[in-house]
Amino acid sequence: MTLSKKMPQTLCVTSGKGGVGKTSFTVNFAIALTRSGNRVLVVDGDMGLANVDVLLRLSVKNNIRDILESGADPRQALIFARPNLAVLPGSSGVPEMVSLGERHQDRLAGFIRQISSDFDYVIIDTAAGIGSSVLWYNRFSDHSIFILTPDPTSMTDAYALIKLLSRDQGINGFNMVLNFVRGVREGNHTVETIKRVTQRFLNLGLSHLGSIPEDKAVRQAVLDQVPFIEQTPGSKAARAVHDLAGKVGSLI
Ligand SMILES: Nc1ncnc2c1ncn2[C@@H]1O[C@H](COP(=O)(O)OP(=O)(O)OP(=O)(O)O)[C@@H](O)[C@H]1O
Repeated sequence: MTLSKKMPQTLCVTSGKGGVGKTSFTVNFAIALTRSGNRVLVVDGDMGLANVDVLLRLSVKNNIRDILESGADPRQALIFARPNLAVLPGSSGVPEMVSLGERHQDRLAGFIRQISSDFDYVIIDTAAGIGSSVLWYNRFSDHSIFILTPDPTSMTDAYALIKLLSRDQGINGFNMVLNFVRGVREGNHTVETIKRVTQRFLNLGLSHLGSIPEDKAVRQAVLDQVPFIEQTPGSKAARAVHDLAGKVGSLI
């Protein structure tokens, strides 16, 4: 009897608007997934202004750009940051990496496939905006997770990206995580608003995976370069991220 190897699931964490908490979510969600025995690879897809290494206080020798340009084995760039957690670091201050050309897209797809077979989940933290690398990462992934906040500009930018992804990239399943929520009512109102608009104008149903409260433990953890799920495991934000990791099986 041959046991078939489980294929890794690729999750793309994205937003439209910047500064909404994508990187904080990605790093802490990844650690939460490792706690239930999963092997997780985080790809820092913000190739213009990478931050995953900063939040985990990693020292980077090779990044995505180096391996794309040299064609070296992508495993050379992996950093084993925690038990069962590897990071493929992004590049910083390289504007041309924000708009990946087709040649680089193909090569990157090959690299990620090559290394992802060692993992259960690959989580890609994208840049903000609607650059070609953001669109490509979403198309490449099995699931898109949108981080949004109750701020109307965050909803507008998320809507603009969802519209592009559904119209031009053929994606029609989107999972939402609300961040910086100050109360259940505020969270629900934001979710209902974006659900109503996407249903009406794009005929798309969105799934609300859950919400993360605004929590000063998150900001302090960033300052200390320690993930909040480790620094303050009992904080509201840490508990919310644990709950979200428990719902990974329900992503659309
Ligand atoms: N739930 C939260 N409560 C309080 N502060 C938060 C929360 N989530 C994120 N932050 C803070 O918001 C700031 C931006 O977070 P982060 O860098 O993760 O956002 P981002 O979406 O990845 O940004 P960019 O678009 O620049 O890549 C950080 O200082 C972080 O500490």
